[in-house]
Amino acid sequence: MNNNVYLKLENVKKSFANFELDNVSFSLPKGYIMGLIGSNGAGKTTTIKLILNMLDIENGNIEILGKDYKENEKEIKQNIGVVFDSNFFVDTWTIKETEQALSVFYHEWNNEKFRLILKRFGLPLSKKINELSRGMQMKLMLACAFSHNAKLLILDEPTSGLDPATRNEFLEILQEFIQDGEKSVLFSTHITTDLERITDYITYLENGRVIYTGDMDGLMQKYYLIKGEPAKLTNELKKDILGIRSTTIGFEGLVETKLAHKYKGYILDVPTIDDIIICMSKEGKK
Ligand SMILES: Nc1ncnc2c1ncn2[C@@H]1O[C@H](COP(=O)(O)OP(=O)(O)OP(=O)(O)O)[C@@H](O)[C@H]1O
Repeated sequence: MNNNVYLKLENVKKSFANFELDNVSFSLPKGYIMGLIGSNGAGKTTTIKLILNMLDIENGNIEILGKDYKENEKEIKQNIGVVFDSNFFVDTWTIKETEQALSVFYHEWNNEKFRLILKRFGLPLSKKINELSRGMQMKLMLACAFSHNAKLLILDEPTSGLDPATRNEFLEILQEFIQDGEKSVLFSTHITTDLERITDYITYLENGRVIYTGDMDGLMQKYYLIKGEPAKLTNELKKDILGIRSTTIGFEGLVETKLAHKYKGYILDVPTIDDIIICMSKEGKK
């Protein structure tokens, strides 16, 4: 096993009636944060569910902390923290009761850390789960994920429902979490400013396929945003441009950086992540 890779997917495949996750491969090294991005329905949650063995994989391989999840489920569960966009606690329990149950389940549960994060997030121990707002439930799941000495966090849209101040706090805690170089985080998000702030790597899914996996800068350097007036949209550019948006005054879309030399007389800007997602999602729907 490679001790420096905490999560590895190789040619992972899963089909539903109207959707196919096809040959998804990426790996997340120890000590880094990876953002999993893509438009609605791109396959992010399906990928996370496959990683967590919540869905049966059809083809391919998944390794967590260098081991197969299915064969080492008990051990791996102790070492990963999971957050989903809906809570998985018993509704009628208080936070204190939830804490007691989790401290029994997790060998390395750290009560002190848990209480500290609760305080930071403003969560009272006496509140019942069903009395918490969606944002508070999210915070509670995060507090739990941070409190049992997990090596790998897998978070599905963890910042949805959090106000800007709490989101900021959460991003700071994530950065603290990986600071010792011994832990990693995979998190899916639609909030691209979160990615720009804290992620080292990105895996970008569109329509069940990996469009890009690698470091952040590599994604930004892969495309240019090309703009021009309608008359400049030549047949050659029509073939090269991705996710074109046309108006009466002009057009814009992406071209791969390797093709940019052909378009010297055009406006070529560095795209934002949002530009890339908007264009590639449009391209995927063609
Ligand atoms: N159990 C299922 N049965 C059939 N189709 C499913 C099932 N789960 C997911 N899908 C389909 O798989 C596709 C990918 O869904 P998924 O939830 O993975 O996307 P996503 O990228 O997480 O989207 P979002 O950003 O909206 O959360 C969708 O078309 C969805 O309808």
